[in-house]
Amino acid sequence: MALLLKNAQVIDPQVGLNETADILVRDGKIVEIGANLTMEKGIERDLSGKIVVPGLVDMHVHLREPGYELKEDIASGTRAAAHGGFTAVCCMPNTKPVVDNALGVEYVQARAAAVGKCRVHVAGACSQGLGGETLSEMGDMVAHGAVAFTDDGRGVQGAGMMRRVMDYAAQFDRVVMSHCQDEDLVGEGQVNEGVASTRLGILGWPAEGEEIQIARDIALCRLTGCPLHIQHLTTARGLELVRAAKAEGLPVTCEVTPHHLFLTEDAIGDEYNTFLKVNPPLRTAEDAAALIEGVKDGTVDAIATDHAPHSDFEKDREFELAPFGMIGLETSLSLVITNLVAPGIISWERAVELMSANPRAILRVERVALEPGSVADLTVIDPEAAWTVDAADFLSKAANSGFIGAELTGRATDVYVGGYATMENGVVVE
Ligand SMILES: NC(=O)N[C@@H](CC(=O)O)C(=O)O
Ligand SMILES: [Zn+2]
Ligand SMILES: [Zn+2]
Repeated sequence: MALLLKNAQVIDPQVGLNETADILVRDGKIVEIGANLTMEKGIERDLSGKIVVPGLVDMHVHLREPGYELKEDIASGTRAAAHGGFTAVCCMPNTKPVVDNALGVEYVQARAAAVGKCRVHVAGACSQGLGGETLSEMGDMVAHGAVAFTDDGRGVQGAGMMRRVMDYAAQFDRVVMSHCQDEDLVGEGQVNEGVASTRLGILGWPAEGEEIQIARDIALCRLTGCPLHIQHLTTARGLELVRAAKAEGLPVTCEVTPHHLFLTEDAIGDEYNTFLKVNPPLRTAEDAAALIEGVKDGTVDAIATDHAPHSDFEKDREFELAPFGMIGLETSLSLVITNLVAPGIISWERAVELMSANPRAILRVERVALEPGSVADLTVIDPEAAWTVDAADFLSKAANSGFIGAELTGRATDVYVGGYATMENGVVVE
């Protein structure tokens, strides 16, 4: 099958491309990019006014299947991903049961192949049951396709345990992705310790509870040589630690979420909106400003959503009792365009690095670029589309977004995975 995408602005910093051109796709691969391309027969689309980039990847997503299908499942979560412009996600192992062996990896892959609307890369747990005590079956999971390891939802508490995890993962050239949280220090903390915890009268979750593990894991990266990726980094000092590690030449990368970039602890007004209860918590305006600097200067490698769906009845309770987490797949790209690209804080090229090229490199999955021979995973963006975030439009089963009512500009309109449309004109293809 042939597909000809005409007259789009094609942007890909991996190949130094930013121009108006046509893209010819055949049998799932890009065969040619250039001016005035033609084909004998196939599907032709005029994309004048649109931007085409290598398919977006969200490297931190909770699809909740198996076990928590009430919150989300692989069908609904990958539809939300396609709706948000993503061609691939990496899903976290904190399911029920935890994905800590080959069977779990195979299950998620099989469901994704059967009902998924995007590629699903599976992250396996570091420890059995996320217990932090016994190594998971990491080697077996690698043999069955796990791309990375994390105990996301919890920090690995013991430094010796984390060292063994990293020693082991290094043998397979897999990255260890770290949710940094010292449980003894953080305790029952609910919101950032400081103004928010004082004003709301809620237990604080101090920045140091995150920074201690960032510092520890960087030290263990130095010790083991294992690639380390800091998940959902939220503090200015944490970012400084990553900046220093990179300057030293250590294989350390990090991601930030749209909610930690564009919301602060002040957003939790007097309504105790539980949609804003996330782990790690929303931090200060100074932290958010530092993260944006990191996005600009390259210290931040990826923007990932930590899409963490929860049902309304779970979030509709006292702040202390509500679960941590916010969805993000369907607002991430638009938030980045509206808050970073449109005001000129970052270029489109930088956005492509953060949301497409770098996540693939960190996860060690096949490169996708706007060049002949590359698999045709493509995201088409209307940079002018204006819309208001409305929970009724979400394809996720959950509505726990901190951005409901936000007025955004720029949105994915079409998505192709291996040359096949998963979204066309804003509608996810069934
Ligand atoms: N981020 C969250 O607030 N929640 C995540 C767990 C996690 O990413 O640590 C979840 O699984 O709900
Ligand atoms: Zn986490
Ligand atoms: Zn997470």
